[in-house]
Amino acid sequence: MANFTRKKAVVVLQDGTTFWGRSVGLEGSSTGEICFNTGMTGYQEIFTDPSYYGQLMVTTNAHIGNYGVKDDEVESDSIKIAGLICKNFSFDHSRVGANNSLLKYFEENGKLVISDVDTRALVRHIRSKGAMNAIISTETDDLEALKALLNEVPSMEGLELSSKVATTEAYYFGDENATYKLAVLDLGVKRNILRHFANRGCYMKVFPMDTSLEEMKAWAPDGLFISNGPGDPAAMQNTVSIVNDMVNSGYPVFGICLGHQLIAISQGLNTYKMHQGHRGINHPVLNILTGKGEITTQNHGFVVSMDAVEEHAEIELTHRHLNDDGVQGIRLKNKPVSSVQYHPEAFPGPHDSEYLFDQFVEQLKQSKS
Ligand SMILES: NC(=O)CC[C@H](N)C(=O)O
Repeated sequence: MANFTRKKAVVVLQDGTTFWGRSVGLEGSSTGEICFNTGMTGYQEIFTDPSYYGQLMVTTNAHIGNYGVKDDEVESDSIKIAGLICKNFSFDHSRVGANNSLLKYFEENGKLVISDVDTRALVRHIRSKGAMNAIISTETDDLEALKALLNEVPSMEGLELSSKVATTEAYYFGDENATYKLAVLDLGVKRNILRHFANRGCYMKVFPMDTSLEEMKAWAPDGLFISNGPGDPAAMQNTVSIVNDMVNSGYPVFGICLGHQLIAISQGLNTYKMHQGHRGINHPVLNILTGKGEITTQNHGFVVSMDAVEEHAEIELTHRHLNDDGVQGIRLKNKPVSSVQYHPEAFPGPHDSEYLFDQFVEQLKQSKS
């Protein structure tokens, strides 16, 4: 479909900067924190990742939609981003196995897309100015009205968002005759994390985020997992107290991303909002314990502060980011507890870090025997 048949659309940033594009699909306006993902592939997995709830996503890949969507390549049951901003949106797709077009997928999910935006300039702008809120609109070019709406949007800092995406009822995942039982505290879990554990002999019960350790123990698990999720970990004091109980339970505990941040906070460490988050599939991380590098998938806007980690008597730094030296993994010195900031489950992304699932399942094996 040629551009001239599509309506004008606009991105207005909190600092007043505007970028123009074209409407794709549904009409409307949407707000959120603007962020960008540099991955060259895996758009469906990114759009359905619950950790992106409340964020407007700018994709830097040149083409979005060209391979359609496929039912089983989801990280949750729906699109979780607040809206998509891209350069070239493909109205046609070509792929054996695709069940749907990306256009229809966004329409069915009631989410906005705008294309033909100068995403290189937009990304350079938000990269240098830092994370901020934005509004996208395909229905009005009244910038003052859009700015007024934008002013009502709360900052990501201080927002608890897991309750918007986490399950409210416990459910099971995997084969009930599997070797290990793993209790998952759901803060917005990506499905590929559950798939990785299921492939390694784990049967999981995924618990709502307000579940106490006692309730998890009543299911007689062999270990505990704390999931990824959206929002600011510092705004989750109730969850921190559950996580603290989990850390002190004696069970093997593993946490990914938000789960990692909450384990850190439960041990008295701090998190802070990054100038610009890490979102992509080529982030280099050093495993300090082995000296090996790994290329990782990342999606985080908050990070654990390094100073306190280095001074902490009980915590050992296990992974660090090779671009900005940030904390990427920790373990407790005297407890079977470890966590990483990045996404070893990938989807999308490289498989370098899958060994972390093997290591945790080995811990489950040891604690069971
Ligand atoms: N993927 C995640 O779990 C993200 C954690 C947290 N919401 C952050 O942005 O840092």
